[in-house]
Amino acid sequence: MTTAYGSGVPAPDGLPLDQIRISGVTARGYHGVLSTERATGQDFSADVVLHVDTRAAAEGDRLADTVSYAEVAQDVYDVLAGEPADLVETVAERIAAVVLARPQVITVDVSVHKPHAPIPVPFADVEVAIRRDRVRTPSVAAPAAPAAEAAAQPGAFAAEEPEPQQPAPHEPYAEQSAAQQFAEQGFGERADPAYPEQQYAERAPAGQYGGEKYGEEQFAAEQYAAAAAVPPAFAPTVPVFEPATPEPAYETPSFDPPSYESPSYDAPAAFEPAPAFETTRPVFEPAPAAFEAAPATFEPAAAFEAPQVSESTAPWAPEPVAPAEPAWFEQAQQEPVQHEPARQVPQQQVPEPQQPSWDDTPAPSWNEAPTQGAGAPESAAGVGHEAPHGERSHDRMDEVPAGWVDVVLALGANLGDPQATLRSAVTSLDRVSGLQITDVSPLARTAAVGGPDQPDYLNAVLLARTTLSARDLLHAVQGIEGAHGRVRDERWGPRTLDIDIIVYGTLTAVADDLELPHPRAHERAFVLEPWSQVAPDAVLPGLGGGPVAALAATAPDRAGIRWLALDWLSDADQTQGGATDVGRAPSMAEAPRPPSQPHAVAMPPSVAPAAGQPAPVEGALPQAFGGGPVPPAVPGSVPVSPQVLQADPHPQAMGSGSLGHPQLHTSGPAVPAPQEAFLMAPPAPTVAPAPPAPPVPLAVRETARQETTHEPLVPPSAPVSAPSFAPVGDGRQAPPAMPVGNVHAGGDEPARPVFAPIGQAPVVPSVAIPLPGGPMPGASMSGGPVPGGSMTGAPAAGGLVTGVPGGPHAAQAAQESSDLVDSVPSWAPVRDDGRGRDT
Ligand SMILES: Nc1ncnc2c1ncn2[C@@H]1O[C@H](COP(=O)(O)OP(=O)(O)OP(=O)(O)O)[C@@H](O)[C@H]1O
Ligand SMILES: Nc1nc2c(c(=O)[nH]1)N=C(CO)CN2
Repeated sequence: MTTAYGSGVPAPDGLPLDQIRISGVTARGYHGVLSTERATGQDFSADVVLHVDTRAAAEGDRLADTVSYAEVAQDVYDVLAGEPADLVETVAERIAAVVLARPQVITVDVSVHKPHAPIPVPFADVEVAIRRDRVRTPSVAAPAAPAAEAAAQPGAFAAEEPEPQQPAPHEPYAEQSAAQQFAEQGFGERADPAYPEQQYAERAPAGQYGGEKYGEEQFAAEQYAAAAAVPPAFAPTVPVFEPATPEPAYETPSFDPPSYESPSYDAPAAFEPAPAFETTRPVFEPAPAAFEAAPATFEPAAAFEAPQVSESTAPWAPEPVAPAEPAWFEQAQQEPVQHEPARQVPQQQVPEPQQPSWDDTPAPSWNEAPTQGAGAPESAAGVGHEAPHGERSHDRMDEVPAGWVDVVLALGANLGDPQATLRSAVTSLDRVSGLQITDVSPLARTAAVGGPDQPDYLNAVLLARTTLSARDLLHAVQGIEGAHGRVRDERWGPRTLDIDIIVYGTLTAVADDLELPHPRAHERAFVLEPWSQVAPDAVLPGLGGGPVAALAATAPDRAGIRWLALDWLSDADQTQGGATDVGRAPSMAEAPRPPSQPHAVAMPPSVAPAAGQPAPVEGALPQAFGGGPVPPAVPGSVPVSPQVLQADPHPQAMGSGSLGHPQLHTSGPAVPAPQEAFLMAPPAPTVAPAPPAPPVPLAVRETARQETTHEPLVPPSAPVSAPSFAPVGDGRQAPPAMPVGNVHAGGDEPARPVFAPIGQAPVVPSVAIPLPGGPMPGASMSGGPVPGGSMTGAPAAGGLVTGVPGGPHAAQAAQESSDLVDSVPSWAPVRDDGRGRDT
């Protein structure tokens, strides 16, 4: 038994995950190199340890919240008794694959025993023990066929196919298993004969699945049919796994110093020491959120557009629909490249998406499937290879859904004025007809991953919903990229704006121009971390998917997350005066911290406040975060996410490639490297757990879109407090500001949040924060009153403090509140009836 087997796997909080252990699953199998082994079979047994977090299941005492050991045991049995493999290693790998198909499983240990192995000396056992997780993924797909038939007919494999390596008609195992996975898991995905099967095989390394080895085996189509017919508990639920992360092939290009001007990111130094936060926030009853963690049976979360399989049309579409003209085209508008705060601009046609001008052969990625760029279809690499419009045949990407489809968009920028660009992009996206932004993540400053040496990025994730087809959505976002000066001249090169579609409903598909979910999202902390902040329970479907928070915690570039800013959409100081200094984003996490100091890291000297800068004031989380109160802070420290905590203690080494990590570029000396920051940090104070801080409803904004007027929750003249900081890590536990579930919840016709810039309409303070001593009158969330929150500096208990979620300068924010709302774009979801979502 290896040392790894059964040993603890740390969760993001540094403590070991829980374990579900199943041992001694035994079946007669036909694995082995010798023909006698194939002919007669022998007993194999397996032990598995599932590393999971069982708290939610225990709390609710619900099987659906955990992994069914019975189902896992059956799957293990099926692999043991199933398709013969030469190697015990292969059997173990398949078992790992089938177990990791369950998103709750963070890591799995598999031990396969072959006690009757043909060894001509006395021995007790042969055991192969492996550990696989979301980073070191299984290198094979689990077989899709159930073992029932094989088990019922001992020797069947040998009898039917004494030479298993003989070529046989290719049966796309991977396609089948992926399709079944989504079908059985409630993602609504089924094998779609209309869709090219190679879409899945494209991503398969040759000879691993979908190719020679599996294809040679006589796993006939009827066996798959039988598999599809068995109850979900016995049906393989196996995604097509990416091959194990190879050692990084990415070589650091030797570039001359970039000639572009790097955005300034060093403004953290301009702030008062960020207070530390009480980081232990209560774990709320998870609100329905987009791609909320699915139970073991993969029932679709309530927040999903319930996929209704239609045989005649796209299986993921809620209802059969006819192709329609892209609705977004009617309203999409070209934004100026240099970014004024969001304003109404004349409607223009979004320009045609730009074609990448670089070589179509994708550069080797540090974590890319080996076949990508090496004979695999180009789409697998996600590089733009769009066929000219008109040449492409209609496929699932063109299906227009009958209802709203939840989507997740990832934004990134590192040229020009990134923050202003991203804000402008939010405005532009929200103006796309058929696209509604429902929530906006905090803004993350991230080290560039891949590509040439380049400045840090600002990244954010938008939750939205759309009635556009996936391809129309792609064209819409590409148009907005182009309108913001996006030029594609180098893969993963610096850019003014990048907008990726991370997920589109439950659609899993690959086309020449679009792959969904985004093929690299699962390994990108710069996507996963902001996403998990705004949707703590989100689950990334598809290959390599899983709970977004967990993926973020293990993403190779996690150490490159430098800080998160909550109020980036509305911080006046960051939008006024032209060029934006994104470094002044007030919430920041600078350093990894040891697990023993999980809640705060002292601010390193390099981010000490500049003279004369007012201290940031705790306050409400901004709209993008739900407007919830920020826990009290401890002066002199900055919040750091658990992900950063979990970061490699030697983050600079991550770029070396020794661990298969991406290259992380750093830019500018103003922000210390994480390691330096950590070294400079004095001991973190002990922070008491914060009191329960349930969601606080957002007040209503009136927008140009909303003709309806209504009473604000609080008078505009009320004191304004500028929420500035929020714990990076704790934000994950904060309720999402606008869980997509809210959009869909509560009736046949869900409330339709609309984001629109303020400043185009009468001003209403956006956030009402109840102070200790009294719930906010008339406000409720989830049917109950909002308990008191806290706000440092709030003068009186029991009162209300209102705040435009603004910058770090509370006093200024109060003083300039009226200016703010005239000039600062800020978004708050409102319903169709013009009222706030929680009013
Ligand atoms: N899910 C997706 N979202 C956005 N573009 C996609 C997606 N899948 C495939 N593409 C294609 O990828 C092409 C290149 O996109 P882009 O220039 O944004 O790549 P990139 O951001 O440099 O790299 P990456 O794809 O790794 O994020 C686009 O032209 C588009 O056709
Ligand atoms: N930090 C960071 N790195 C990247 C990003 C990005 O948005 N952020 N986008 C890329 C291609 O989409 C490549 N690398």
